[in-house]
Amino acid sequence: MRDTWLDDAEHPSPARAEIGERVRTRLTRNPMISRIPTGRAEMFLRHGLVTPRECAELVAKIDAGCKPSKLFSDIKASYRTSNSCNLDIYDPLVIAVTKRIDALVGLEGDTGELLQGQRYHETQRYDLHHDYFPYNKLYWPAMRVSGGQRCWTAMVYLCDVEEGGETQFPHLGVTIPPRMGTLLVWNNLNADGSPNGATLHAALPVTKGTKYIVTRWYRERKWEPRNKP
Ligand SMILES: O=C(O)CCC(=O)C(=O)O
Ligand SMILES: [Fe+2]
Repeated sequence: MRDTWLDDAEHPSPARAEIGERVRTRLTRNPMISRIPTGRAEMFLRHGLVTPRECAELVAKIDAGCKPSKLFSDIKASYRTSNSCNLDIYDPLVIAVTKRIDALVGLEGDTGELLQGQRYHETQRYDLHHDYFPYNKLYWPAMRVSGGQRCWTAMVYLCDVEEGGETQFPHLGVTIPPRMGTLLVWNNLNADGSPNGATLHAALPVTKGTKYIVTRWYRERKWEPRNKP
């Protein structure tokens, strides 16, 4: 038994494993939630988490506050072509939806990054990526002190999309079509807390219509974006 664990992004971690176990247990017990059968990752759906009226209001707030998405790594500008916006944290609807997601997954609110809005116009997409942080990236030391690894991702589709815009997990054989109000939640880590490479995913290009989502990424510890490495 090792008494010190490498606090890096890459290895098994009892703390991250415990978070996985806690959320998995909670989601599995919720009769409103269905598990997506994928052998290699934990993924769940909850329809109707956000009402159509709330979705429409969030869409309007995203339209009001959108700018081109920022990436942690700027490999190439075309990698993620959607528009991002940080929603107003004092907005009552944003607070209510954020708390609803927190209560559903059962994680402490202060471990969640700010709810982020995302808009994809026709042809816009987000190419294959992982939501967890790879240990060998230059930005990992900053992520480590700002809350550590990303464990769970919770994403709500705010509208149906006429064509395209599915979230695709090629290693899992899973493709999720956007449906208004549906929450998709998955564990980016394995049961032992190490990153699960099989969670690789992409937002396929929207070919007709516009796609809107909100996303909350949970860290293993309290999210403190102002901490400096
Ligand atoms: O838009 C989607 O379907 C996926 C978005 C995504 O993967 C992300 O924002 O990390
Ligand atoms: Fe993602």
